[in-house]
Amino acid sequence: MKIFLLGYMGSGKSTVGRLLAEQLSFEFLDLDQAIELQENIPVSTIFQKKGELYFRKQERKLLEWIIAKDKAVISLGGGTPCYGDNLDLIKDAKDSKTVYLKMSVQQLTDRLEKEKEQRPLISHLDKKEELEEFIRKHLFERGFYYSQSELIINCDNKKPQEIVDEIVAGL
Ligand SMILES: Nc1ncnc2c1ncn2[C@@H]1O[C@H](COP(=O)(O)OP(=O)(O)OP(=O)(O)O)[C@@H](O)[C@H]1O
Ligand SMILES: O=C(O)C1=C[C@@H](O)[C@@H](O)[C@H](O)C1
Ligand SMILES: [Mg+2]
Repeated sequence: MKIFLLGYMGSGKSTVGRLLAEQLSFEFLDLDQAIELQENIPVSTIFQKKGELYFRKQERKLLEWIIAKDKAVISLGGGTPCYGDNLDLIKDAKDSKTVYLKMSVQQLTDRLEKEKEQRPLISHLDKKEELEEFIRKHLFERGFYYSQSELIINCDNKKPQEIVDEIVAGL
């Protein structure tokens, strides 16, 4: 089995994914991290130096490699399921489960306000109101893709371990 974690930037895919993998004794794979390892520079620098389209192409290539894994928890990038036919590839992967870590605009804004710098799509948004407006619109567009997950976990006000427990119970 392989478990894909979907969700907006900052929703906890990397944090929860690592913990879930540990608990299940599965391999943990983080798509953003895999891209950083391959390129040897942070995601934000890839966006800056090579552009978003280059990033999306590398993301797709590594997704094709990751999809062949078994006994793995895979934390996707926030945008991964929303481009091209990535979501079909994820859903059609053998023995795959998809989990959406859902959070409110409010809580995402509070969380991301403190961690904007390493996230290239929001690092230019100086005011909190601007950030909130961006997230509201972006999440409205992306919710269409995230919501096609088999399991949807409401993550507001929950500790990572509680989220892991809900995923294990739900699968
Ligand atoms: N359940 C939680 N409660 C409180 N803080 C959390 C929780 N889950 C994650 N965090 C914190 O929120 C921040 C974002 O988490 P994380 O990096 O795991 O998100 P992500 O979904 O992987 O984001 P991205 O799509 O940008 O990679 C981190 O500082 C992390 O420690
Ligand atoms: O939501 C997005 O499009 C992104 C989320 C991050 O995980 C990274 O993949 C990158 O910063 C783009
Ligand atoms: Mg992450």
